[in-house]
Amino acid sequence: MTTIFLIGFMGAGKTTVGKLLAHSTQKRHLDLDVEIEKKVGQPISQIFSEQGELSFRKIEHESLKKSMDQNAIVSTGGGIVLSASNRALLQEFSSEVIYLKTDPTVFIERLKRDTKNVRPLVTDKSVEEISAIYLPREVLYESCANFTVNTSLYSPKEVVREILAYLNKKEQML
Ligand SMILES: Nc1ncnc2c1ncn2[C@@H]1O[C@H](COP(=O)(O)OP(=O)(O)O)[C@@H](O)[C@H]1O
Ligand SMILES: O=C(O)C1=C[C@@H](OP(=O)(O)O)[C@@H](O)[C@H](O)C1
Ligand SMILES: [Mg+2]
Repeated sequence: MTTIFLIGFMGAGKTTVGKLLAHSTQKRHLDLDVEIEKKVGQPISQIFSEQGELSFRKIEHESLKKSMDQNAIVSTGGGIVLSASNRALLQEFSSEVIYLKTDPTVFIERLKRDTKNVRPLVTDKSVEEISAIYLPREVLYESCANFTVNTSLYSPKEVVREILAYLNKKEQML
């Protein structure tokens, strides 16, 4: 039973790739943002504006804990690595942590176009401000990951293909 976690910055494609990967592996797909919205009964943007980021992070931590033993494909939110206890959960549990690495110019462009999903941390922010959120996170994504795919030049399907190749190779080595 392996739970596969997708980590990476906003716009890396964790939600999109998670759905496709779940389909290919016939595993259940869990998106922590969706789980949080269901639990609270409010969209992420409203949780941030009414309860604040700290409250969101606490619910996010509980949702991560709940997802650990689900044998699922888990799309995390980009801020999951900020908490040391979340990083410990990701690293200690026998799971795969896959980092969808994306160049800032690419995720900034994707975020600009993705008007359907309101991400409170990037709304109305300049390129410099978004980069300042990303930079300290980069090392945290890298420290948690078992495998990294640079998604900048790949379509979501190609990212899934890379992940499946990695998982198959690993299985053959066991
Ligand atoms: N590999 C990709 N190439 C081009 N666009 C992508 C890719 N992955 C995701 N996108 C697009 O970028 C936006 C953000 O994707 P999403 O899956 O929500 O990212 P995340 O969950 O990491 O924030 C969406 O509009 C999605 O269609
Ligand atoms: O990076 C972050 O701090 C966040 C990322 C979002 O998820 P995505 O990475 O799926 O956009 C969502 O959890 C929230 O807006 C905060
Ligand atoms: Mg997402």
